[in-house]
Amino acid sequence: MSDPTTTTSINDTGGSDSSNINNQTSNRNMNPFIRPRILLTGLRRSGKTSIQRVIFTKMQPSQTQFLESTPHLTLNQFSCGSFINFQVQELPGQLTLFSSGLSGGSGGNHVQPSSYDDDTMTNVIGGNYDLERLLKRCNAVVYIIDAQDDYSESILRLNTIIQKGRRINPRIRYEIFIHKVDQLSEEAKIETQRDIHNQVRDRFADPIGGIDSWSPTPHTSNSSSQEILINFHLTSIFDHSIFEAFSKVIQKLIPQFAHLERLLNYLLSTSNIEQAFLFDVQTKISIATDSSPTDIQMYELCCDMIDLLINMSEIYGQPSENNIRRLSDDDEDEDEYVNEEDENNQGDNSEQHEWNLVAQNDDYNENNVQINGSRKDSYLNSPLGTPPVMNHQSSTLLETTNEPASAVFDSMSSSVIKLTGGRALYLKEINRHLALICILREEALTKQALIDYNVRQLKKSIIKLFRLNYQMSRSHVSSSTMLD
Ligand SMILES: Nc1nc2c(ncn2[C@@H]2O[C@H](COP(=O)(O)OP(=O)(O)OP(=O)(O)O)[C@@H](O)[C@H]2O)c(=O)[nH]1
Repeated sequence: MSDPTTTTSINDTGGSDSSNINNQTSNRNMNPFIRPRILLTGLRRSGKTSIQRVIFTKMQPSQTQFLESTPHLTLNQFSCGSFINFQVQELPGQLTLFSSGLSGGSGGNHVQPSSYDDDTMTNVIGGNYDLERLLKRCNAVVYIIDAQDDYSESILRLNTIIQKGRRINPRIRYEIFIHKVDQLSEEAKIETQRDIHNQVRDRFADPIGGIDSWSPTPHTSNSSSQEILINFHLTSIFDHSIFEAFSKVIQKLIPQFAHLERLLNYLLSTSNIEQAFLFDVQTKISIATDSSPTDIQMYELCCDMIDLLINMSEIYGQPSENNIRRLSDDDEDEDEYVNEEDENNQGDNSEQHEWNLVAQNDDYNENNVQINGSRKDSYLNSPLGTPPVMNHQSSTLLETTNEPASAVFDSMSSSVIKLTGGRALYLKEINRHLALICILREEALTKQALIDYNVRQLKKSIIKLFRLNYQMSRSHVSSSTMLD
């Protein structure tokens, strides 16, 4: 079990709705119906592909040593909890930053790499990918630094990206994963994090570089002193730290998060619960938590509980036919919920079709990432609106996790585990992708009927929230189509 300090946020400047930014950027970032986009980058062999594989395709961490290097920009589309959609663009480390003037759009074959520090020289990346365009279109940059390697070059590259990004798209969040810390001692972890933090901060506090002051204070954005939203996380694929760090990244990007957090807070206050997580069962990404600080050890226990439930259900449970919910006949609340959910799931599928279509046109045209016609058709004809895995010959890997978590994860899925030390874990299915896990004192279970009732109400509210969001996104998409 990893130490609670493995994921640490430093200088989380916390969101700045008052940022003085141009309208185009503002609209892009404020629009809740655009699929959030993450640019995942870092030097070669830093662990970018491994992270995606471990989180989204359940690859065993030990298997990642056989992964081949990623030579091209790749685009991966993911869904968490079927409602939360986002894209990850992996920008390979070996794509050196080249001068846009020198490259002449020739793919960067006959040009010299520019200095990372020269801001005017870094628009085009070898392979013809436009860094400016990528930054303009993304909501967060996840930058992977290999903590076991000499990271000075990596920090130079990171600083270049931040420098570029702060001009082009000031609302980007930079999530720095200080990665592969599994081999480091606790002291080395802290020291490495401090060192990297200082090197990034020093770069942006340096007035000679012509950079605005680093602003460590939250909510102090203005046009002259612009804050940069940077978080640092200590991560490894060999423990839960990578899941927790990625959860934090996703939570900041999903528009429903604030509402979900409020709902969970309300559940806590009414049911004598200490902490609550909403997990995407398949990826073990926590898409929402209550507002109390996360206890990483409890987070890990919750992940283990999901695995245990799925494994046990697969051995002893009965797969539900076509994912149709089985209900207790005498539970009207449940019936009502299922009717709502069925409608909602239908809506969700069509949502997938529509949004993926929009995303495909958008990305493949603009970022040199292509997909051939027949694959595109089968993609759209897939019963879930998304394909399991696609490997495109030339440059694209397209994946999704919009499969049901498990054939045995259904409305009957629930579990209570009593821990040593007087605490207990309570799990309840919310929909075929999402599970609510609560941490509570064992005494609170004496009123389990009350908790069950409150959780059912929460479940309904979450379904309603997503349904509302879906309806609004549909009307938004159709009005945009009419405008086009
Ligand atoms: N010890 C340790 N090794 C890791 C971790 N994550 C990834 N690795 C290893 O790092 C190596 C490189 O991982 P990749 O995922 O291929 O790295 P990448 O950044 O995608 O590499 P490129 O595609 O070449 O840019 C592999 O051998 C992984 O097993 C980690 O958390 N800890």
